[in-house]
Amino acid sequence: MSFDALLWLSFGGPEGPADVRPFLENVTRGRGVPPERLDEVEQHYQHFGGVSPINRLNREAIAAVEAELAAQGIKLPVYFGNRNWHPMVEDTVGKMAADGVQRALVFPTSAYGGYSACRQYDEDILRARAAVGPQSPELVKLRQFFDHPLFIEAFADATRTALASLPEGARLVFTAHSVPISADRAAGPPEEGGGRYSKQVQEASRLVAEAVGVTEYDVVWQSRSGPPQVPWLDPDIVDHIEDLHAKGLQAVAVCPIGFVSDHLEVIWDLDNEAAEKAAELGMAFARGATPNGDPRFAQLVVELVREHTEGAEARKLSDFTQAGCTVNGAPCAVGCCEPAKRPARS
Ligand SMILES: CC1=C(CCC(=O)O)c2cc3nc(cc4[nH]c(cc5[nH]c(cc1n2)c(C)c5CCC(=O)O)c(CCC(=O)O)c4C)C(CCC(=O)O)=C3C
Ligand SMILES: [Fe+2]
Repeated sequence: MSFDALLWLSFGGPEGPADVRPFLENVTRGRGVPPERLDEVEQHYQHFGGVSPINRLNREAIAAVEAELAAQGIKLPVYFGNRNWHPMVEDTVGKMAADGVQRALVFPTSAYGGYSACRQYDEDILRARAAVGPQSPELVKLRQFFDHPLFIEAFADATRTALASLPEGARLVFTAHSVPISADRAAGPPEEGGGRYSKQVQEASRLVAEAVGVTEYDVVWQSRSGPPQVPWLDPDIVDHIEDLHAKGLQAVAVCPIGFVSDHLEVIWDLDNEAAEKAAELGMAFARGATPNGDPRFAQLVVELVREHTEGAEARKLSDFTQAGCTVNGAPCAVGCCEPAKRPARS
């Protein structure tokens, strides 16, 4: 099939102190996140001058993908749009329509399934197309890539580097963004009792551990939000570091398997909070790099593109069914990556 553009679809982040609150309001509208949590997260952003690194990292990744496309002789202009901050995806899709784009591939900056990691990007596509109207290009979202060999190899190298910087006997700990347990359950597939997101995180972690030759490791969660009475995936990374210390471990290597770039949850929750906890306990700590800066990340994106433009083989290392690829924001399947049913709020 022929496509005339690639849309890079991401989360978005503030680019100055005055952006932080309106950005957070965009993220949490209608999601029942308590104001105390928002105040706390606002402080994390203000700690970095109100600037999230995410937009810069996305622009760098796009430049690398443009170079890789050119190197492989593929003519495909790349557009950039976000869910929660400028450039907003509605505006970007409007610009694509004005430029005459009729059919585009969409790369979402998340490797996993689940509501927050997959379906919400479909909702972004739906919203943007509705805002632009009949002139909107057809938008074909690329598949989930948590088990792609290039993704796994980039993390494996980063993990080797982190482990090599630590004394012998360091514990390897994988971490991903927590989600409500109800959301993970609703992530399908229904016939397998749900858990698509957490199972994929487990599988990607297993593949990376296998690649680096580590047999004992943990998979934990971070950055939980929402009201305290709602259960989220746990244990939390900071609590887990305390547990490891109590068990006598003296060093920890953290692989941020749930994230493609060093955005705020990585530089705050890991490089500040988790690292500080380890320091306080006298443990050595190293956080592995995310794939965004690795040349294999751009190669991965171009390979996913070629699956569509040339019918290239869809390389994957797990037995999980391939999912996430949909047209015009349609869900992958019934019962796939559904939002959790939210309890009525008072
Ligand atoms: C699974 C997942 C990913 C990974 C998949 C993917 O990458 O898409 C992810 C990524 C990200 N999350 C981000 C930021 C935020 N997430 C929040 C809140 C939430 N995240 C959730 C889940 C996820 N989030 C959930 C279930 C909530 C509760 C509210 C709700 O039900 O939706 C909040 C509100 C404040 C708070 O409570 O934390 C913020 C500010 C940023 C940008 C960081 C930057 O600026 O650099 C990125 C990349
Ligand atoms: Fe988030």
